[in-house]
Amino acid sequence: EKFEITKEQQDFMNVILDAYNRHQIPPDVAKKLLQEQYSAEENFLLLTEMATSQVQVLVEFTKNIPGFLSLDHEDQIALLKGSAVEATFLRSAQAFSTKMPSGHTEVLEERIRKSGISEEFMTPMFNFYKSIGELHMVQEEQALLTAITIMTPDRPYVKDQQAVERLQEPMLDILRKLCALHHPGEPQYFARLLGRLTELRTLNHYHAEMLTSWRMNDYKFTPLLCEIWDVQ
Ligand SMILES: CC(C)c1onc(-c2c(Cl)cccc2Cl)c1COc1ccc(-c2ccc3[nH]c(C(=O)O)cc3c2)cc1
Repeated sequence: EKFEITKEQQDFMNVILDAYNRHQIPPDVAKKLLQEQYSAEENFLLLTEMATSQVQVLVEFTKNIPGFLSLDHEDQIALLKGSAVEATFLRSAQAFSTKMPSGHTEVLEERIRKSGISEEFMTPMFNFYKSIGELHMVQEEQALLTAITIMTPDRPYVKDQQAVERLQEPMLDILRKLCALHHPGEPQYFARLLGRLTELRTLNHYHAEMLTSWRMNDYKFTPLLCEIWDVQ
């Protein structure tokens, strides 16, 4: 059956979902969003802490994607570096639209709007957050979409793209079936999800510009962010 999820696909899905739920930004870090001051510097520091924590979460989640640790080690790094910003947009978008206690959503938006990011990047960023929110993804879809984003074969410097394709394709097949299962009235839902992945790629470009403008204003990042984003 085209849409029936097999036993092994269900087992695979449980591994991804379990990893996704186990690796989250620690509540004490997320809680800081509510506590600290509101200056641009304080907001930037807080968001830097969130991004650093998010990258650590991303690395742990990625290590749990079946097959990832069997890839060439340099390709593992290339996939993490190539997907870090997109995976963080997805994760922070999902936090905006679903999980966060309502107070956090406004606070996170407020801090992002006042952290030295220029106006021109706000529109595409918050349009993306809105478009993810409107999809009302279930947890399995969120976890799988994040894993699919990480396992994108055509990232810069990936040597064995076929090996990555072989890991991404089965996840796309499960996602297609999940969309039919959870959104029966919307035959185009799977296509809409894939459209978000295309929108994510454009955000990489805006993010690179954001980094440049922060650096020009002498904002500092953590060593982990410098390494994964190739800055300084
Ligand atoms: C270095 C900092 C300033 C930075 O640079 N770019 C971005 C940046 C930006 Cl704004 C936008 C998108 C991507 C990046 Cl990568 C950021 C800030 O990045 C993050 C902002 C928020 C979150 C995040 C993720 C999950 C969450 N859950 C909860 C919760 O309360 O449950 C709060 C929360 C926050 C993670 C990274």
